[in-house]
Amino acid sequence: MLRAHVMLAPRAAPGAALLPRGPRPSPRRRRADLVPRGADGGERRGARYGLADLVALSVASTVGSGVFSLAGRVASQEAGPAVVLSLGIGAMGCLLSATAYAELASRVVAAGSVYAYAQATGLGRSAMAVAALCLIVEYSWSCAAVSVDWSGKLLRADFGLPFLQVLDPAVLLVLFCTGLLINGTKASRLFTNVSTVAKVGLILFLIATALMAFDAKNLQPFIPEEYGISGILRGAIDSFFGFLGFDAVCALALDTKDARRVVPNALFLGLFVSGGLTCLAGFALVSAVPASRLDPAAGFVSAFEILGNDFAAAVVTVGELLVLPVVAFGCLLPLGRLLCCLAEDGFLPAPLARRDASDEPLLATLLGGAATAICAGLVPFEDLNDICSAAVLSCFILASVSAVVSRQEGALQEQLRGLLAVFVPCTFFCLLLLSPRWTTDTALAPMLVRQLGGGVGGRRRRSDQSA
Ligand SMILES: NC(=[NH2+])NCCC[C@H](N)C(=O)O
Repeated sequence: MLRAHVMLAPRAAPGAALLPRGPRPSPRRRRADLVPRGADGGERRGARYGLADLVALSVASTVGSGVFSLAGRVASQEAGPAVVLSLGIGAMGCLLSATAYAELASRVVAAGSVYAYAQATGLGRSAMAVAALCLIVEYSWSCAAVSVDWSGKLLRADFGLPFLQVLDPAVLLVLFCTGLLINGTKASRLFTNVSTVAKVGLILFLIATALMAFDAKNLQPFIPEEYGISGILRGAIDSFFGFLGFDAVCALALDTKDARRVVPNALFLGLFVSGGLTCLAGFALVSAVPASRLDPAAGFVSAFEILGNDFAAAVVTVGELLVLPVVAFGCLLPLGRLLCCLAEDGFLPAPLARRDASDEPLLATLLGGAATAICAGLVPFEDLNDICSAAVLSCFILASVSAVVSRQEGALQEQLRGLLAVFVPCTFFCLLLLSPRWTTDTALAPMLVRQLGGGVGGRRRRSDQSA
């Protein structure tokens, strides 16, 4: 049985006017909180996360391939020095979605992110199910994608570790993250904060080193003729993935002190830090060497090799391997909380709602970690990446729809809810069925079967693909 997890806004009287009569409500008026039922609308006892922790988590789960892979690839293949504009547009797109998340996070204190927002605004069970599915895919598959990417880099660095011939590093990384989560908030918070500081330090190092080789000639022409505006826009689409992950903080609302104020602030602050660092890194990269000479697969490493700075190239190679695991961790952290929330609402078996003595969703975390490890071990990088991006976009759209619905009142809100309750799931399933992924030979089910038979050979091929 579905148990309502949040209190829904009051329903309008039947036959009420489409728009409320009388003076229009002031847009500046503070909107009512949507209160989770049974949790008196606030955080849990012993809420442990503060603004600094959430900003660290946001930066931890967002900054990654945008700096280390995408900036170089977009600069060398799509936009030249105008990669800065591509990155800026990608960041702007995420910032717009972040406003919807922030508005909802200031009214709903729940662990389910978009799922809880769809529920609180009364979009109905089908829209909630779509939101839950997209979030599970987003968290789990993006963790798997980041782990597979990291594993490819580790295998290429070839440290001569014999056990990596037998055990898939991507699976090991997911299991490591799951272990950390099971260990409790203290270990997770320490790992996130230390890794974030190290990551920011590494990025500042590579920005400073690249800027020391600044040459204005490298920025001319700023928009190469062969790429033009369309290249910049293509680059913006590609760099979008580099800014995803900022919404992880929404899943920690119940664990946060003064969540209605802190979570929205963390969303914006985290995105400003991540977006600022990524755009600055893109600028430093193309101002240090001509974009056309960059190796699309090796970004900063190739730039430092061209400059003859082998020390900086080695620091980036090793540093990247050390700081990327926290991106995978940041994707996995919200998954257990979401599964637990779904179990509380009756969408998943009740035992998954159980929490341990320190209030952590132990079983849900274990299940999420195990399923993600299987994905990381079996599914090719391209499939993970594409499906994950589609899921994230669906979540962004749902967050925006929820924000718009939550602003309406009375009969108009009712009508919008009714319309969207049908429209959202229908559109989602039409898109899913029409997706070429299900109709070509790369369809998911046969591909999983192929991979199951592929063994270690398949793993090696995947690592090469992620290069
Ligand atoms: N929740 C997510 N979609 N996480 C994916 C984060 C990926 C991260 N922005 C990176 O560039 O590596």
